[in-house]
Amino acid sequence: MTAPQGSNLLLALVQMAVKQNKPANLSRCAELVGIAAQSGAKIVALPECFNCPYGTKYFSEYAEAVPGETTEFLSSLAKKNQVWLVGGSIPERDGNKLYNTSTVYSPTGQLIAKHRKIHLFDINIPGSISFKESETLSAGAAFTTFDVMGWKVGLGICYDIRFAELAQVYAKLGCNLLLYPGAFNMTTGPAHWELLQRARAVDNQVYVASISPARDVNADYIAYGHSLCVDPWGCLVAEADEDETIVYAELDANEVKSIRQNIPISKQKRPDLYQVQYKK
Ligand SMILES: O=C(O)CCC(=O)C(=O)O
Repeated sequence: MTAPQGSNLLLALVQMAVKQNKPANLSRCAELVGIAAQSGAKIVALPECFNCPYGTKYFSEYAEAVPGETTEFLSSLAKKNQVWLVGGSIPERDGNKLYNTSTVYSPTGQLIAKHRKIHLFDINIPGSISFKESETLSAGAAFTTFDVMGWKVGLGICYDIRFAELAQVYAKLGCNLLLYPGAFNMTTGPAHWELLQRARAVDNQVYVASISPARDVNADYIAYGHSLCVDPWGCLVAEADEDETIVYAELDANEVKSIRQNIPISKQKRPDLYQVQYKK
């Protein structure tokens, strides 16, 4: 897809096709990030598990330390292309624990944020899908925000989006953009993927974007695709279909400001009756 010009902040969502081959994933990633940067994107975001097929049986085999091979690769890719790079996620090994971890780089290649998925994806929908990340992964325990060209970004990974409180904490911390690398599936994707993003966007008056791998119908876990970006009014600004592609979203800081002014819900909350608290 061609990038729109004249953006306030141009965000690229790289919906790459992830294979069972780490070197091939890294080299495809380098090509796609190069295309996004050439198209004018200032911030480029990759999918959940971009170097590894999504599935508990793959996490240990593909896991790496941070810093490690993949994160060094991401750092040099950010620098080479002069972009802010949100490195989707990778399985991270730390001692005898594994995490689902996202790292973020500045255009100088500096690591500026690291998020370990806080809410592990353990679900069982009889006859449809059962998944238990906690069989192999441990949960993170920290919020993750970073600054990009006047924007404050809150980071979550996939299932993290189902927890309204996390987005509310990020809004309280001053975020105006939330990013969720994610890989919903063919059951929960059509039902909830867009709905959750629009809900988080309208409730918190922020931009929300999610980045999925492309759909591979032969994979053990079939990702829904449909990477998308929603504005604070709840409208779709960009949406991919299921194939490998890059979609672009122009983020307008004035849009956030005016919606917050026009419907000032953050000032109209009733802390005398309820409050979202964060503990760390
Ligand atoms: O919440 C969902 O339906 C999907 C979550 C997921 O796939 C994940 O957390 O990786």
